[in-house]
Amino acid sequence: MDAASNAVFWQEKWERGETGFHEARANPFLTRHFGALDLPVAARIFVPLCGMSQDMVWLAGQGYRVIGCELSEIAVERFFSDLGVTPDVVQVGTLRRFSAGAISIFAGNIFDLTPDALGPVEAIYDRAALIALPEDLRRAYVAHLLALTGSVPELLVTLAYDQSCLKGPPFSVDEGFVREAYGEAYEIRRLESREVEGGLKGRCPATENVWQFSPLGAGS
Ligand SMILES: C[S@@+](CC[C@H](N)C(=O)[O-])C[C@H]1O[C@@H](n2cnc3c(N)ncnc32)[C@H](O)[C@@H]1O
Repeated sequence: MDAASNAVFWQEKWERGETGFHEARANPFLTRHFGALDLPVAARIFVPLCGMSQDMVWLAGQGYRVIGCELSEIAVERFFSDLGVTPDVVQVGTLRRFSAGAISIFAGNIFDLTPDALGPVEAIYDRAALIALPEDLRRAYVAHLLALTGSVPELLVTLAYDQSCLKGPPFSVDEGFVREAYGEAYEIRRLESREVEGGLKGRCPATENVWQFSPLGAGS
C-alpha cells in the first residue's frame, strides 16, 4: 500500500466510525512504563498517529507537554470536543495545528510534518502507530520519525502474531524488525511482553511487547 492509499484507508475508517483500536482509558503499558524514560518535568512528548487517544490526556496530566500528529480531522476535533475545550487552530504548511492547554495536535499526514513545524521534542510515545502501517510505509515512517526528532528516548508498544492469520492493520511487528529499524540509533530494551487475552480479534494468538529506546551514546 502506498502513502496515498494508506491515507484514504484511514480517512475512510474515521468517516465510518471504525475505531476499534481506540481505548477509553490510558493504556496500561504507558502508565506502567513511561516513568522508565526518566524525562524532565514539562518535557515535550511527540505522539505520532495519535488518533484521539486518551494517552495524551494522561501524559498532560503527568505535567508533560504533548504534541500529536493525526491524519483525520474527525479524530482531532472529537478529541478536543470530548475534553470540552475549544482549541486554537492555525495553518502550518499543509497541516493544521489544534492546540488547547498542554496538548497540540497537527492534523494532517505525518510525512508532511517538518522538524521546524514540530519543534524540539524530548521523547516519543508510539502505541498503535508503527503497527498501523504496512511494511514499506513502516520503514519510511521510522526514517521520517528519526529525521523529525533526532534519536530521543521512546516508549514503543508493538504486536507480534502470525501475519498469515490476519491481513492487518494492526500489522505484526517482530523483534527482528524493531532491532533492525531502530538499532543503529538506539539501545533497545524490552520492558514487558504479554499475550493478548483471547487472541487478536478473538482469532490469532498474539503478543504485545513494550520497548524502551535510549539514544546510543546518551548517559554512557
Ligand atoms: C491504529 S490507530 C492508533 C491511534 C492511537 N495511536 C491510539 O492508540 O488510539 C492509527 C492512527 O494513525 C492515523 N494515521 C495513519 N496514517 C497516518 C499518517 N500518514 N499521518 C498521520 N496519521 C496517520 C490513523 O488515522 C489512525 O488514527
